[in-house]
Amino acid sequence: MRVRVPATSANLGPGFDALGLALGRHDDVTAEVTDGGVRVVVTGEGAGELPSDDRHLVVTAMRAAFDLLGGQPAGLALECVNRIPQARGLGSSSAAIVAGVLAARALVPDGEGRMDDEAALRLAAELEGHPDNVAPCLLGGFTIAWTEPTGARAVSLPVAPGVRPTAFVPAERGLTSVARAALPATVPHADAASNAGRAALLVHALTADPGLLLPATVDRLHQEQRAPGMPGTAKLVAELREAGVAAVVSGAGPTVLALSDVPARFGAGTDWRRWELPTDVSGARVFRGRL
Ligand SMILES: Nc1ncnc2c1ncn2[C@@H]1O[C@H](COP(=O)(O)OP(=O)(O)OP(=O)(O)O)[C@@H](O)[C@H]1O
Ligand SMILES: N[C@@H](CCO)C(=O)O
Repeated sequence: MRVRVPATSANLGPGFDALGLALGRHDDVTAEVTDGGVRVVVTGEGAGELPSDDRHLVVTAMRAAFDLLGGQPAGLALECVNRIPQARGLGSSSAAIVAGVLAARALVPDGEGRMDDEAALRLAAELEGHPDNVAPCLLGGFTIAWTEPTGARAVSLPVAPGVRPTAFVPAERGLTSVARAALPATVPHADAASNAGRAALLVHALTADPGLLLPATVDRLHQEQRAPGMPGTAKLVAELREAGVAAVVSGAGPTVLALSDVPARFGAGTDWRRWELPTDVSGARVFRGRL
């Protein structure tokens, strides 16, 4: 069987740990149960760098799902075709986790009966530590995620036609764990209030009125606090916004995401990869067959 999972951009400015968008760039994972051992073949992004054994994140997620689904198989063989760059803020770890959870579920008899989509989201969010990438990865579209005592929940909303995501992906990496450690434990009330208003406005801008995207993407909770760790990202976000483009740090960075049209001069002559990416409306998909 094969799972296709989209890249995602979390936060979208003011929606820290809550809002996310699925993007039209995908990883493919083909998985089979074998008689023994674990074998992972990676091509594309991360080839030659990612582990090829039980330490591989897709395998870790599969193991966690198999535990909930009734037990571990004798062995596993995976082929990962990666197009989502890792540690850039495009949801690579969530894509790996969602692929693993859905692959395990598809390899078990009556997997969907034993783990419904809501349970898959709860498990994926628990493994990732926050729900704002796994939600759009699973559901597609623009998602609002939140966490209840029982675990993560999410809704997906359709994106208005005038929203045109462009990602600017730098060569250097940035780990989410490092970016999270840069945040203060508490925030001023005025900053929290500002983000609450902008996040609410962003739901309206993304689904109904993209003309409001620039004011709707103002953040005061994480982007400035993380800027010293990614100065090139902070500079590009500032320049794009100065030019009237609704630009934000994608996830924990260092990728920059623009949500409105970008003048051609941005990214030209630099080593940033500039990708115009449609919104992914389907979310993760499972195919009964190989690539
Ligand atoms: N496709 C993959 N296969 C195996 N491991 C992966 C894969 N993608 C990511 N990882 C693991 O996750 C790490 C990156 O996770 P991290 O959360 O820091 O970045 P990200 O998910 O790309 O960014 P963000 O969460 O900000 O969108 C990689 O260094 C690697 O260990
Ligand atoms: N909300 C998360 C997204 C990255 O995984 C963060 O900014 O830390």
